[in-house]
Amino acid sequence: MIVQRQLTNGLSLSNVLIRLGDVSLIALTADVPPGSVFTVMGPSGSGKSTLLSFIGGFLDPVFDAEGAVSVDGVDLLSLEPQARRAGILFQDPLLFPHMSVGANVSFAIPADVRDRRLRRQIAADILADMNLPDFADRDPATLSGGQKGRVALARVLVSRPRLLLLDEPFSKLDMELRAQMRTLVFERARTAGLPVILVTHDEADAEAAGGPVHRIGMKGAAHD
Ligand SMILES: Nc1ncnc2c1ncn2[C@@H]1O[C@H](COP(=O)(O)OP(=O)(O)OP(=O)(O)O)[C@@H](O)[C@H]1O
Repeated sequence: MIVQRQLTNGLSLSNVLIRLGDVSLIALTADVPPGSVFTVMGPSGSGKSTLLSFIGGFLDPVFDAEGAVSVDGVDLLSLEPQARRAGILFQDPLLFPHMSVGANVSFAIPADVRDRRLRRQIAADILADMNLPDFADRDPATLSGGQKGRVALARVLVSRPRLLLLDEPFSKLDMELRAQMRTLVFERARTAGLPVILVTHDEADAEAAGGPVHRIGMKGAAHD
């Protein structure tokens, strides 16, 4: 088994309020069951990435934030960012340029998997699952945009995340690749039982996600 199914009750966001000065950017209560996608839509600057930073544990102190965030009863906000185990995909795949594709993936495998051969095997298996067999020794710079995106997904999946946070990871891909990548990400999240928060300004992303959509406005007036 490449990626262990996570036994969670999903993600719970309770009375999350994020403000920047007098402006309320996010006001949100939501339950995201395992394997399902909760989409947050809004224009540029409306606070989408800020919400993900808050959940992931790297919110800039310029923001005021309150509320509760838990996965399977674990209070994420009380944990250090690393311990929250939020798998994040950004617009840019952010692969380490000085490492091979295989090393980029195996780097993310938790340290309790000590056997080096097993680590290499896990990386090779997930790359094959991403339709990138025999890519382990490649230099990331030689990959196409879609291939880099799949390496980034492989890296997130082997890290044993509790949840996935997607910050417009499809937006740089052309339409066909975009649809393929969306399907792949949502399908793997479902298989692994991971709750997903997707932020986007693209209606097609929200439609493909299939779950509830929370819309936030330009002026920061959050509403359902
Ligand atoms: N460190 C910061 N200091 C001050 N303001 C900030 C800081 N980071 C973000 N902001 C502001 O907070 C608001 C929300 O930013 P955020 O990046 O969450 O928007 P977004 O909806 O993700 O936008 P985009 O779609 O362009 O990525 C914006 O008005 C932005 O200018």
